[in-house]
Order: sequence, then C-alpha cells, then structure tokens
Amino acid sequence: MDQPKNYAVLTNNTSKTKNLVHSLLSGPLPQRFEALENKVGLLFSRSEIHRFMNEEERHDVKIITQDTQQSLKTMSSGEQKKALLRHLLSQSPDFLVLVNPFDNLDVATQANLKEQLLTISKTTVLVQVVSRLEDILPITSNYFKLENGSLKSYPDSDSFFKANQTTTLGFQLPIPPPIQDIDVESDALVVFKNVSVSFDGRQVLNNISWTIKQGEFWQLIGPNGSGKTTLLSMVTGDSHKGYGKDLTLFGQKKGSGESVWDLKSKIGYFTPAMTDKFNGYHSVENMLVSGFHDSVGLYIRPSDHEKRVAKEWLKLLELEHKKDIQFLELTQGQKRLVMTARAMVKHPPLLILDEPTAGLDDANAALFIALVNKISNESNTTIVFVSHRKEVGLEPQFDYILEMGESGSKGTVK
Ligand SMILES: Nc1ncnc2c1ncn2[C@@H]1O[C@H](COP(=O)(O)OP(=O)(O)OP(=O)(O)O)[C@@H](O)[C@H]1O
Repeated sequence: MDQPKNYAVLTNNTSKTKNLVHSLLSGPLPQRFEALENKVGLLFSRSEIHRFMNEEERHDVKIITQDTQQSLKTMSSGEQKKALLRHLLSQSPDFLVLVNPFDNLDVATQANLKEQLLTISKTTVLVQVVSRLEDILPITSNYFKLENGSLKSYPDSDSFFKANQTTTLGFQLPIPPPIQDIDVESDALVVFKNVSVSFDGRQVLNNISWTIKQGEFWQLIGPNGSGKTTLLSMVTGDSHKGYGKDLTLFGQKKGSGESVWDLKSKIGYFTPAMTDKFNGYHSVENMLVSGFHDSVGLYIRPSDHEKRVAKEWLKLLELEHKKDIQFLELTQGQKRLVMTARAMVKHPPLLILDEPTAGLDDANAALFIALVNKISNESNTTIVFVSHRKEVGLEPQFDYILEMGESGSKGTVK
C-alpha cells in the first residue's frame, strides 16, 4: 500500500485556525484537501482534552480515562495526551487533525509521541496544524501556510522552509519602574527543605530542597508528570499540600497564619490557561492596570498614576495604539505580552511564568523570550520560568531540574 499523503499547515496569530479545523473535520474541505472527501477525521488538540475534561467532570463519567482511577484533570499533560490519542485510535479514523501536538510535552515524551505518530502515519493520514516549524514531521508531503484565514500552498519542503524562517527584533524602551516598592522580610523568597508530596499513596516529589533568592532568574525543567505544577502551586497557595511541610515563603513559615491574599500580593503569575478561558470584556489598558489589584480584569476605577504606568508598558510593548480596544481582540501573542506586563506592573518580588510560550509561533515565542530576558536584566524581580522546551534565547541564571524516580522526583540545581 502507498504511504498516504500527510499535510502540514503552519499557523500564526492571524491564522483563524479554528475555522480551518472545522472545515477539515466537517466540510466544506479547503482546496487541495480533496483527498479527505467522505473520510472520517478526528481531532487531537488541547481543546479536545478540555472538552473531555469538562464532560467527564460534569457527568461524572469516564470517557477517555476508562483504564485508570485517576481523573483527566489531575493527569499531567503527557498523560492526558496519551489518553486522548488512545481514545481516538480506538475509533480507527481515516485521518487525524493534530493541532500543536507537541506543546506542553517534555523532550522524551515529545520523542515518544513523534515515533508513535510516524507509525500511525503509515495507515492514517495526518494533518498537522502547527505554529512551530520544528514540530513538523519528516513524513510531510504537502505544505501550507495559513494567514488571515487563507491557505497558501508550497510546491515542496525547501520552498516552504525557506519562506517561513523568522527573525525577531527585541524591545527598545526600558521597563517602567513600579509605583511603590514591595518589601520582603527575607532575601530568600522561597525555601523548600526536604519537601515530599504524595497523591493517593504515590510519592510525586521526593525530598525537594530549593532556595530561590531575590533577583534570581530560574528555569524549572522536568518531564511531564514530574511535579512542576504541584511544586509551584504550593508557592502560589493553590494547593494545600504545602501545609505541614518545611516551606518558607517570603520569610514566613508556611502555615503560620499568612493569608493567601498576602501571598498573592507578592507574586506575579501567568499561565496561558488564564487567557484561554478568559472571556470578560475589559480594555487592554484596564487589563494591564488590574495587575496592581491582583485581579484578572479591572473592577474598580484606575488611578491616573496606574494609567500612566500602563501607558508606559504598552509603549514598551509597541501596543499603545491598542490601549482602548477589548483585550479579547488581541492576537494570542499580544495577549501573552500584555498578561506578562500585567503580572509585572507592580514589580512583584516573584514572577512565575508557567509554560508561557506554549502554542505561540516561532516569531511570537522569540518576542516573548526577549521580554522575559529584559525583565530579568532591568528589574529586581525573581523569575521562575517553567517550560519543557529549552527555549532558544532564554537566559536563565540557574536551572532547577526535576528527575523522576521510583519514589518521586528529585531536584538538582544546574
Ligand atoms: N490532585 C491530584 N490527584 C492525584 N494525582 C495528582 C493530582 N495532582 C497531580 N497529580 C499527579 O502528580 C504527578 C505530577 O503532576 P504535575 O501536574 O505536578 O506534573 P507536571 O510536571 O506539572 O506535569 P506537566 O508538565 O505535564 O504539566 C502526575 O503524575 C499527576 O498525575
């Protein structure tokens, strides 16, 4: 049997990917995809994982996690993707539409999935819809780019790759200073001492000792399921697992009566899920100002001073002309820049960025990295940047690496 054709569509922030995915799966098919006519296609994407997550939760049923006790929600990204792929393949589709399949996956899990997809491609057509050139599989035969909703096709891989290499410029203006400094009692902002965490009797973190000091720039790296989110949620106060552990935050022992709000006031936080699910109506300026009030979206009147600082940030991001439009109207890359500026406006002692470049195209990822490097160079804020990808161009001082073992992950500093 001939190997089926495999397609790759490179997307960027203007692409209108949803429309393309819809017409691939439900018609009318775009030109040059006629081979998929009357074929059954299924979707492999983060949005599908979220859809199943909602369904499993709302109806208290197990759809794609039937072979395990654990809920889809509490699984790591790698575990979730594995479960979805297994579920899709059990239905023997003619083709799979894969939207950024390698996002949120560590190197080993990516390699594993890549191998699996190469095998699947021998019998099932793959339509890869990806925002990173490096994610495109070598079995691709038909190349496209989706821009402003229209598809451009390329005669061969050479012309495709040549036409789509990107170069990015950085930001020119300096980081605006804070309105007032936030005092912290100790130079050591976060101190984990021999902290172990288990879920349902299974140890996930094993004797973690990690000290994060003022002004440092860390990258937290670890495979899917190694406990990165678990570790950070003890810092942000989103997990009760920190109680009863030897954990000191901003000079105060965890569980010594600190309020979650007090904690949140010292932390700037951004993860793409914050904007993926956000659908409130707020102007870009108000979204930025809301960082002064530890809310996502502004529910009070901004002061003149706050507006002035917001304006300076928007100037730096070269988005000043967008200040009065709805935040929802921004492109994905612009939203991430604004949300990072939002997290940073008050110059919090600690800025946590959890997989902030997932889903961005190469050019926007590079721009985002340039902003983070700039924040690190021009402020006294400590940065913890979580990512599976060794981000090209990111300049952390230290890596904290989680390595999984039989009795949970151990951490090392590099
Ligand atoms: N509430 C929970 N109940 C049961 N197991 C959990 C819970 N939260 C996390 N886990 C498990 O703990 C392990 C670590 O999960 P965590 O989400 O912290 O990993 P991660 O390194 O952030 O993964 P990823 O990079 O894929 O997001 C996983 O095996 C996960 O299934």
